[in-house]
Amino acid sequence: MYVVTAEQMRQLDRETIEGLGIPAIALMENAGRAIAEEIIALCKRQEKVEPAAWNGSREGFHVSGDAALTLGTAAAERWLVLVGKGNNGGDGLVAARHLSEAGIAVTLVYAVPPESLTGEAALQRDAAAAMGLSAVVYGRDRLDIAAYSGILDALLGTGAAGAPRGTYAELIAAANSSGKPIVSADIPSGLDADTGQTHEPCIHASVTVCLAFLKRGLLQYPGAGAAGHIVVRSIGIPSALVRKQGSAVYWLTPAVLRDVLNVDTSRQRSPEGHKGTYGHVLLAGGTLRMSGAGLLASRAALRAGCGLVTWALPRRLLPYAIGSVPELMLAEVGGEEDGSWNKDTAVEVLKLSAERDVTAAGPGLGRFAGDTEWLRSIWEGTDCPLVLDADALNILAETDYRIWTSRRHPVILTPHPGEMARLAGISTVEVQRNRIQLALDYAREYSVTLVLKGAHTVIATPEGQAFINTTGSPAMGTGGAGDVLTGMISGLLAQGLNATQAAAFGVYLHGLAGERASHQRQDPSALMAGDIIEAL
Ligand SMILES: NC(=O)C1=CN([C@@H]2O[C@H](COP(=O)(O)OP(=O)(O)OC[C@H]3O[C@@H](n4cnc5c(N)ncnc54)[C@H](O)[C@@H]3O)[C@@H](O)[C@H]2O)[C@@H](O)CC1
Ligand SMILES: [K+]
Repeated sequence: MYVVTAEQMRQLDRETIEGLGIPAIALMENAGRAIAEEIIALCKRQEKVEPAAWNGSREGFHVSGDAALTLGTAAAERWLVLVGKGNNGGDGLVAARHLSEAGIAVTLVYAVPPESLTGEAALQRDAAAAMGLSAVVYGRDRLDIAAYSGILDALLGTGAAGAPRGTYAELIAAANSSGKPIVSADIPSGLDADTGQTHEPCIHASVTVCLAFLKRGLLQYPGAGAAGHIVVRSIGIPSALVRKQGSAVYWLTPAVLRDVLNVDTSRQRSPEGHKGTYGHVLLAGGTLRMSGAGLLASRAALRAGCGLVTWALPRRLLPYAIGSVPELMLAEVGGEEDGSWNKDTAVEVLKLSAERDVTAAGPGLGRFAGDTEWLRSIWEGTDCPLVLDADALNILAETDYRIWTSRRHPVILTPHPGEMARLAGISTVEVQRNRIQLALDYAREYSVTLVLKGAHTVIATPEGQAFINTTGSPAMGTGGAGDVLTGMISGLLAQGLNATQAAAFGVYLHGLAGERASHQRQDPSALMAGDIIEAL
């Protein structure tokens, strides 16, 4: 599913209206109807049981009505529709008409004097007035929010600029403190449609009826938390226009994995396959104190389905690792007496890598004298895809690796927000301010496939595509979960997936496994990274 910015949405509106000749009012009608249908669906869910409606059917003669716009218990519902000055308000006015038609008592609350509405919104204002819908102007007329059962927020949409001002801010605050269910038209008012930052105040919706295409701000926190349940409804803008626009940000779903990324999500294995068919991962990582990171990544690679995994580790570590995972192959690479790595080990890693399909480095690697040279040799000397995580990212952050010899095979970086901050030379708060754009910019500038971890991980490609993953659970914020992801992505690469496929599918499956493990544990706080591997 496509994810767009407010500016892209404006262009799409324009192309539909001017290019295809579909009148703006028709799009607004579709939008308002979709919103009304979702409000009625919400009322039905809250009622739980819908009394069987008499549908006028007799034997041999059937007539069915507009079920999505009818509500058996409409008389019990009273909805406030908060109307802003722009087209978002226009959408709300259309929805109000449909709700009223369904028998729901509706009151319009204009945030600004209704005379100030223009264009299609003004037409809708007049239609609502002609239908006799009751209306008040906020600040001028009396309003008792407590007397209503729900609120439609049609104050601000993609045309909003900055924090809600004046009566908009007052209405948002009043709606939030009312405790009533709020349905937002397109985006919660007060949300930045692109970055997902929430202004003060911002609507906290139960449901957001997003129009036409997902907006970036709805997938990025904290906006993703303010939107409630998101329903994307088509309003007649063809998706071919998005493709033509060259927009390439997707919400990562099984359909996107299959149809956009051509991933075989069934993961069928050939009846004739053997361990050699599924590739061989080399993992370089682990020190005496952080041996677990190497172990978790290696095990996860195996569980992701690759044929063989060799864990390259400092000699001092070897006796402790033997037997810990019998399925693993171990390769000692010298190193220091205290079990840490040193720069000479690069030669051995390169030698091992020549025989493997993928090299992953970083989990539990630690820092050591000459580590930049070490990583540069691996970057320039490995002739297979490279996955870099943890300390390998910290090494990269301290050097301009764009001057390193370019590689024939892709590099995947998997930073968490702190590592991303170091890579990009900004604060973690800045990283989280617009994760999608930052990931897109970084991946393009540094020619890497970037996996920016955290709630709703972003996968960005050097070609300018991005995929936003929403599988996963807060329980996954636990030590080692990142090492598991590194292993999974490496394991998928070894099986022949390309960098984008492996990163996207790896992140998606990692999240699913985390959800499953968290359910199995009952108490999500108890989740450990190893549980994610076992849930694969
Ligand atoms: N044909 C179209 O253009 C369509 C537009 N649609 C709807 O229209 C919305 C976008 O409409 P608009 O571009 O008119 O913009 P909005 O309706 O989002 O709001 C813009 C108006 O709000 C006021 N405003 C902006 N920022 C404010 C702030 N911080 N505090 C107080 N007031 C502020 C300004 O008066 C401005 O005119 C979408 O989100 C969607 O709901 C949909 O109906 C689809 C079709
Ligand atoms: K809104």
